[in-house]
Amino acid sequence: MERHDIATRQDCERLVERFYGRALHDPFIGWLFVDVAQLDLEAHLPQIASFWETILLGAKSYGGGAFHPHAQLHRKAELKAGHFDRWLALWRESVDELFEGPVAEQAKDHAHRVAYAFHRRLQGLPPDFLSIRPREDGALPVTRHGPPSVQDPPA
Ligand code: HEM
Repeated sequence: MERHDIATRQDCERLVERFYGRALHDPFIGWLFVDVAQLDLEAHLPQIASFWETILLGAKSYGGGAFHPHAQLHRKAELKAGHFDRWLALWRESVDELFEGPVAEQAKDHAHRVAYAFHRRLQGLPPDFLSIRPREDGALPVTRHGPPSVQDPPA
């Protein structure tokens, strides 16, 4: 079948479906979606399609905040560079299988930028991030920042 460029929301939906068709069964990252995140695909697909429709086609269907669920996931199972590499490989394959053109190229470039930014941001989280849990009384554990006060004993 001849490939055309990504031009409609339906194209974004097809792309995302194709990607998840690969990702969920992938031996390297499938478990992150299925076992760790226990992804509700029906709820998730329209969100992801909206993300791409907004990025690639200038729609305003996605409200933002894409990083947050990845930080949640990272808390349960560390997202490493290799996981992002694999994600990107599957994404590139899915794009190339279905589409061809400048917007398809943009879809691959943008995914690289986002993957890099997510990964860097996850690395930048405090080192004890993985072990932070809400306290039993519901309050979050806090760390004091800033210079020591005059009452502090010398370190
Ligand atoms: C190792 C790599 C990645 C894994 C394992 C992963 C997995 C996930 C999971 C489990 C969710 C949460 C679904 C939910 O709870 O509803 C999610 C959401 C999402 N992901 Fe990823 N992801 C990865 C990389 C990326 C990259 C590189 C992009 C963008 C290029 C991306 C875009 C999104 C978007 C837009 C959402 C929806 C956020 C929302 O609900 O508003 N992900 N991802």
